[in-house]
Amino acid sequence: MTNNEVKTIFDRIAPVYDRLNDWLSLGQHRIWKEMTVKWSGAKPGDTSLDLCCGSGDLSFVLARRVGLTGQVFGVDFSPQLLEVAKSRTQSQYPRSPITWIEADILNLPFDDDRFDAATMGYGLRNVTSIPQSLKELHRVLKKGARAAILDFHRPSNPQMRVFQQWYLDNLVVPIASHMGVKEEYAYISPSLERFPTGVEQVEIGRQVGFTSVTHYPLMNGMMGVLVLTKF
Ligand SMILES: C/C(=C\Cc1cc(O)c2ccccc2c1O)CCC[C@H](C)CCC[C@H](C)CCCC(C)C
Ligand SMILES: C[S@@+](CC[C@H](N)C(=O)[O-])C[C@H]1O[C@@H](n2cnc3c(N)ncnc32)[C@H](O)[C@@H]1O
Repeated sequence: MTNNEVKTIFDRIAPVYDRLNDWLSLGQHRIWKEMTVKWSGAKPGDTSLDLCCGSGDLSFVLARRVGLTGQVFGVDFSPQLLEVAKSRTQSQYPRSPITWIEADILNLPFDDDRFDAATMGYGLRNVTSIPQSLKELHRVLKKGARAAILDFHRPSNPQMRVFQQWYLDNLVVPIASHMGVKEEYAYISPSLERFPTGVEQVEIGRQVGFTSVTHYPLMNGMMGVLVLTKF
């Protein structure tokens, strides 16, 4: 997949993205996102970063955490999903401290050592270079700062694996098909097949310079959060 093909997928699904995530995860993705922000260590007054922010779910949770004395930068390369995020900001009160930036996370438009905390939700599996995305993340974090990265994961338990594949093939793709975005949702399964396991993600994190790296399985290993600290 090229960057442009990935961007096209997310631009196309933008109008139905939030609704489908709520339906297909039975609302559970909101809990996984809350946990991710907690694990990022973001606190009041922090300058925080949400990579591959899409329609902004994690950015809004970060904004609540850092409060009005903090700042959130949501970065994504899909103009259509960023439009959804911006439209959601308008309904926030008090005003969210969020700046939306259209950019490629493989080449972040920020100086070194800028952020106190960072998140990424369902972005790592979609980037064209995982090492480059983590290198950029490492570069822009301050020393001592933490990042938490949420994504799908292939469970090691064979029964959970069969259940996950069944769920994707028999619920996710048919419901997405009903909404006119079958091909886009059919892409989740092969992208997950190629995605490094938690153990492999930890190794890549170490290779790019993070000293403390742990992968936490969620939902019996069907999802996972990679937590990385820069020292
Ligand atoms: C918020 C979620 C996924 C975001 C997401 C990520 C992608 O890479 C995509 C690629 C292409 C199209 C869409 C997406 C996309 O939406 C996670 C929740 C949504 C999932 C589709 C639900 C998957 C659920 C688990 C496999 C099983 C959970 C079972 C439980 C009983 C709820
Ligand atoms: C599945 S969505 C996740 C959106 C949001 N974080 C969430 O959890 O709902 C993946 C996002 O990654 C973005 N993305 C993928 N590769 C990117 C890149 N190289 N630079 C910026 N955004 C990218 C896509 O545009 C899309 O919005």
